[in-house]
Amino acid sequence: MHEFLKRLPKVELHLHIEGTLEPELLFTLAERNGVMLPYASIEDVYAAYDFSDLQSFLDIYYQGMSVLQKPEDFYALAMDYFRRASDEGVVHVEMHFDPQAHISRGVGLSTILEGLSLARQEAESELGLSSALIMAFLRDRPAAEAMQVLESAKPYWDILDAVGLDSAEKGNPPEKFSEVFGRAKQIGIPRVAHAGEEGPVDYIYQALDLLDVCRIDHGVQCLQDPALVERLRHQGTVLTVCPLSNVRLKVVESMQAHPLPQLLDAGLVVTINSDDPAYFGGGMLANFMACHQAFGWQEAVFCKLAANAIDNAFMGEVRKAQLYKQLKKVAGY
Ligand SMILES: Nc1ncnc2[nH]cnc12
Ligand SMILES: [Zn+2]
Repeated sequence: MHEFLKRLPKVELHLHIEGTLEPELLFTLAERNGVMLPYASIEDVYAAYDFSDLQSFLDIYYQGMSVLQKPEDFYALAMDYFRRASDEGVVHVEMHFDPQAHISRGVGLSTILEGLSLARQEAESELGLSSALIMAFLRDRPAAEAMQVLESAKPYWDILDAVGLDSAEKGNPPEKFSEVFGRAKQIGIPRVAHAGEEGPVDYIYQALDLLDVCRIDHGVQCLQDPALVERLRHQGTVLTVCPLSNVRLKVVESMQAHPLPQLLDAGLVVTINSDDPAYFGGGMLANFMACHQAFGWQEAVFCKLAANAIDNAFMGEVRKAQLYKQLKKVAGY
């Protein structure tokens, strides 16, 4: 199964590029930029990655970003990830980035996007890996700040495939960002949002009704509300589920206890994603393998999941057709 899952053309719809920062690169960039880290060794870093919930992860995740200062740092971050992803059969990546986490440290949008854009171009030409860009707003920061970031991103609006909403969910409902997402819609930028990761089902309703999102990131809590499940099924709203993330952040007790089989049985459009692979024990292949081991899923299920991701990607029709061709070859139909 490992061989098959590696060959399967995998499309990743839910990835935070800052969450791909592996400890080795963290140390390299810290030294290059003269940043003091609270870790003496790589073992120390992994020991710190013992999370009790989303917030305990976010504290460490934002601290790690302090080493990202110049365009070449963002380039190295993304290029390192694209190489690893390509090696495990990922063909397209839709990456969130968190501008506010950088702007607040004096690192501007132009610095971030110069590095990320160069890496995206190189990934396309050297690895045949396509990508999309999702500018995420930090929901635990004021909505006015998010609006400012959106307006200041005007020179880059045409390279943004979507805006997103992430960071600490509880106590930060989507409705707080109604105006910001309304403005994004007016500009013509598609919208996605994290909802129902740790937070209540009401946040999923709000993301749909008030933010008019086309995808729900995570959304695993929807099963608590049969009417919501029926709505998501009827609308065909995709959920970008991140199983290893959910285990590591204690959203679920174990892979065996993960509700993915119920989500599929309910007829929902599910995709498998890695969220923050450097922090949660692996990328797309590790997440797919963990599902095989926990649920006994066989090839046909994984082909369906891969197809769901292609169908719901911010990707042109020509690229979609290319990836479907690859998928059919691997699936043998
Ligand atoms: N799993 C997650 N949930 C919310 N915000 C995030 N930012 C990075 N990873 C996240
Ligand atoms: Zn996420």
